Amino acid sequence: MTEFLPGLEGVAATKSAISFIDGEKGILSYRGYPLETLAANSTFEETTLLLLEGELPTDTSLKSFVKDLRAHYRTKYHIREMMRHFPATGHPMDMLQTAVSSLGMFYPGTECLTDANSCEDIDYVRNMTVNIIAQMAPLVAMWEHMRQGYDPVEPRSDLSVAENLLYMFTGQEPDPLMARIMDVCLILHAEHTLNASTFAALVAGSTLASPYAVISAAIGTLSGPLHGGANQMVVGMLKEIGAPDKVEAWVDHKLANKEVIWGMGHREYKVKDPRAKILHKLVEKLVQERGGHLDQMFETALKLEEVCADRLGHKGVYPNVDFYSGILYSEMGIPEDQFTALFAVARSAGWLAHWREQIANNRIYRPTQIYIGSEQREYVPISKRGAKP
Ligand SMILES: CC(=O)SCCNC(=O)CCNC(=O)[C@H](O)C(C)(C)COP(=O)(O)OP(=O)(O)OC[C@H]1O[C@@H](n2cnc3c(N)ncnc32)[C@H](O)[C@@H]1OP(=O)(O)O
Ligand SMILES: O=C([O-])CC(=O)C(=O)O
Repeated sequence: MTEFLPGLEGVAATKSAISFIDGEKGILSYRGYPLETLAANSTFEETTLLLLEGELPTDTSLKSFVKDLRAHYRTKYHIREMMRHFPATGHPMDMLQTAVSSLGMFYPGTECLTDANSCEDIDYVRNMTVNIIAQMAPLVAMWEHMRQGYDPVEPRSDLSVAENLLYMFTGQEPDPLMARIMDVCLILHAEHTLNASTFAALVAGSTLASPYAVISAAIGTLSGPLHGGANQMVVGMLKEIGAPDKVEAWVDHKLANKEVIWGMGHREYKVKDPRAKILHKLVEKLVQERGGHLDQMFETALKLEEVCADRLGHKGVYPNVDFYSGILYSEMGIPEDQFTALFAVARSAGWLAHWREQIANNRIYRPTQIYIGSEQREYVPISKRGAKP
């Protein structure tokens, strides 16, 4: 008898050497390195190479990767022209999915993927990996200007991914503290085992579709509010609650109506997400830097965490990565609907690492189902079906 496990909970759908989670202890590591160590010492570029290649890079290979990424920051003229015609009200995640998918039209070469045994070595895989990771942040930043009717800011090849993202977003020289905070955010969001968007990427990748189709499938999947889209929902929720003294009644009302609290709970973690701990500290650092005055949103969030621990702690529901990332980005002055797009910029590294692992040892994903529909029945012509709908 085929067993059905809703949401595939506990089902191993792949073998992977990229990252590891212990959800009871709140541990996350990339390629064996604790996330806290990478957040304290690494850069997004170094962490990306670690995820892609499996080892911390040498100085020479990191420099060459950084140079390659920077050479690919500039977006194709035709993509920019296409973006000018997008509606200004369009969500940044829809923009990003469309732009990445359209980029694929400029880079043929997927036929080499049919030689599944050699695709880990081929130039196409490496070049497309660099191209996609390099393009993600500029696309997001360009859209911020274009949707307001301005020309985008040109990328700068003397800046890191995080610095260039802030530079293209604001048009100003990036502040070193903000740039480091953004870099840490990119590291924290870069990878997370077989989450929904990574699984979508693997399914698409397993058909030997182009990496642009793979990443576009992943971006669409990340956009949902039960996944990456939750960071935007968190800030809306905190605004709706309004103040710390409103939290208890608000939570009790939501739970009585069986509604979810955004940014809380995780399939893997039964304790506070280790990334939420780091992001929480980053918000505190930013608050301190600005004179120590807690704003209403952060105070409301702290109270919400406390009340949720009381009401939902017995179910293992604690803040996930989206809870404090939304608050941090908000404190950094980033528009709410761009939060999930920033998540996608970082996660492109993990998605592509998993894509490469998949195609190096590929078998198409094709699970089964348990049929619960009608037995075979006779077709009745429309004239004889009666009046019932
Ligand atoms: C980057 C990321 O994707 S992180 C996750 C971002 N998503 C969110 O923040 C949305 C809010 N959270 C959720 O909806 C869920 O916790 C998910 C989708 C993340 C995980 O879902 P699942 O693993 O299927 O957990 P499930 O829904 O079975 O929850 C287990 C129990 O905890 C409760 N629970 C879980 N999360 C929440 C929440 N955020 N608010 C209230 N109750 C919750 C469920 O109601 C359920 O209770 P029950 O056993 O009494 O029925
Ligand atoms: O792992 C998950 O289910 C969701 C995810 O991508 C993350 O938490 O970063």
